[in-house]
Amino acid sequence: MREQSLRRANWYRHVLAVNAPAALARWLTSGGSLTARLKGHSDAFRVQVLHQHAAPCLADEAQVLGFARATRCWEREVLLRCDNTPVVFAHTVVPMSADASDWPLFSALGERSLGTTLFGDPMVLRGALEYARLRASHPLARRARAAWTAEGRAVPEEQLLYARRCLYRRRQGTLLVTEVFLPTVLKLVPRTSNTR
Ligand SMILES: C=C(O[C@@H]1C=C(C(=O)O)C=C[C@H]1O)C(=O)O
Repeated sequence: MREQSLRRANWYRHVLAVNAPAALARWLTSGGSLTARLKGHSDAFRVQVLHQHAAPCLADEAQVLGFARATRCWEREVLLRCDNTPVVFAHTVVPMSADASDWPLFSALGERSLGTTLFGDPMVLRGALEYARLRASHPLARRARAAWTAEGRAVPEEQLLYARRCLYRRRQGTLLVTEVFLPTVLKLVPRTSNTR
């Protein structure tokens, strides 16, 4: 039972529950598309696709997706980069039961941002944001660290990582996006020229 709990996070509807530093809480609670906000804080924004493949959803995603246990889904993981610095590790899962008409652009996204297909589509319903502080043992903390370390950046285990997640619906489909904010996001400065 203890092993299982180490792989889960406590997810809260109120950002105050995760006690994040104020500057990070502002990123966690930012409305609208994260892509658009990051573009407003960089001269060059990029979505680096780490992988997009079939994989079991995480233990603490199953219930949100309506499953009794971890179930195979389409999984997409990316690093969002501002001026080539990774600032967000994003993990998205879509149940295999979804058909192409639910998320018509998801499978062929490539390095286009998922956000550009979600925001602006009147058929997409966005759920409430939830927030968590991830233990080092949480699978998404491990993966975010691994992607970040691959950059040659040493990431101390005690570095707390904060995340948010949001459930999107379109037609009969659901899509769960989780964004893990790397500490580098705190170094971003708004660009007055291209702030959207
Ligand atoms: C949901 C958004 O899309 C972003 C882009 C993602 C991707 O391309 O996989 C995943 C999560 C988001 O950070 C957004 O921009 O708000």
